[in-house]
Amino acid sequence: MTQAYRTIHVPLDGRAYDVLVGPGLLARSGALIAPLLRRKRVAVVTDETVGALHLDALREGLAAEGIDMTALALAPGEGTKCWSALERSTEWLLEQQIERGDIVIAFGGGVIGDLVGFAAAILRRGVRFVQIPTSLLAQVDSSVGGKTGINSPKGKNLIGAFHQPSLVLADTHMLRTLKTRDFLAGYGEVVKYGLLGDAGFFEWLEAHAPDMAAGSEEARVHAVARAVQMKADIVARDETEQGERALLNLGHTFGHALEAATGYGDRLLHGEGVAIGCALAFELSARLGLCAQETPSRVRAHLSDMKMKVDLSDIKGDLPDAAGLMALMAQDKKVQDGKLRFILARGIGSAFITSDVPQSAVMAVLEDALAQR
Ligand SMILES: O=C(O)C(=O)C[C@@H](O)[C@H](O)[C@H](O)COP(=O)(O)O
Repeated sequence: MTQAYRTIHVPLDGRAYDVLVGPGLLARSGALIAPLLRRKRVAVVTDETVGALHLDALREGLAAEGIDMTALALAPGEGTKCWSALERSTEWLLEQQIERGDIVIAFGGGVIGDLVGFAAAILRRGVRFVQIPTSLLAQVDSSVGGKTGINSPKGKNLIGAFHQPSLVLADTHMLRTLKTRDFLAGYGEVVKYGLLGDAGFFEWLEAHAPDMAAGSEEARVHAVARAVQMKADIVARDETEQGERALLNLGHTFGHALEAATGYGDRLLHGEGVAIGCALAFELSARLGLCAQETPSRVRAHLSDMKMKVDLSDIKGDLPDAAGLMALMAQDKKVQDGKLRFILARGIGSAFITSDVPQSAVMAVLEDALAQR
């Protein structure tokens, strides 16, 4: 029988794992997870939206191999990446008597993956976990690479740990139930991969992303698998972001500041902040003479074609002024010796990391973007 899914291996010494990408993996979850189990019992943490839609299917998939499942459903949304949800999850896992040898399943989007991965990292000083990402953003990005954590009122993802999953099941059927806004927010992370390191992939997206949005399974599998392969390659070379991994942060320096400014809520989803942040990073690159003047327009044209948020004027409500946004950017984890490091680009597919960016140039980009609101 031909395999209906693609396998991408993340070759980390002692912590290697596979990411499976394709339709129908939830139904096979029992058979795929069983080899990892010491006893036929798992604890699942999900959110209420995903739980209502897909928890029964996961239970059935696990039951097919005689695996019992106990589940906790948390409130959906970025607000759940917080201390109180972390406390609730860890206390619940202890109540369920999850042992060091057991497996915890993070069943949801990026919020659940990051939160539950962090809970697994600190529970009994570390238990293994499986990511079953249900959003496009989580499938292409956050479920792979082991960055786990929660937000602080002082900034995004400021409390966390590197803790690699033991397996990732990216079932592309699950993307069918995503709301358009969530799908497009996830697409912000997909396009990031083309922009940072693969001009050919960006061109493919310009031609095929509308098919992805319209529901083409083939296009979705291709895009998720390509993004995951790029991430796996980078993570294998630089697991803990000592260098090259920071490329995956393209768009995030601006994006995280905008998320903090808008309160990590419905005003701006993470992937929307990343898309706007990518447009700003290319604008900054062009103004510094690093890439052709027309490149930012090409990036923005594609985002607009996809009906995504592109500009600061697409964010409703008040925003801080440029100095206020700069102050939020100062909490970025890429800050070194008090100096911000940026991911800029010499062209589409050619991103690089630099701390050689005059503050006045960043201020000017932000002031001009704010002036257009
Ligand atoms: O995996 C990475 O490395 C990334 O930077 C991927 C990002 O898209 C992701 O949002 C990540 O969680 C951000 O990391 P952070 O270190 O900037 O909080």
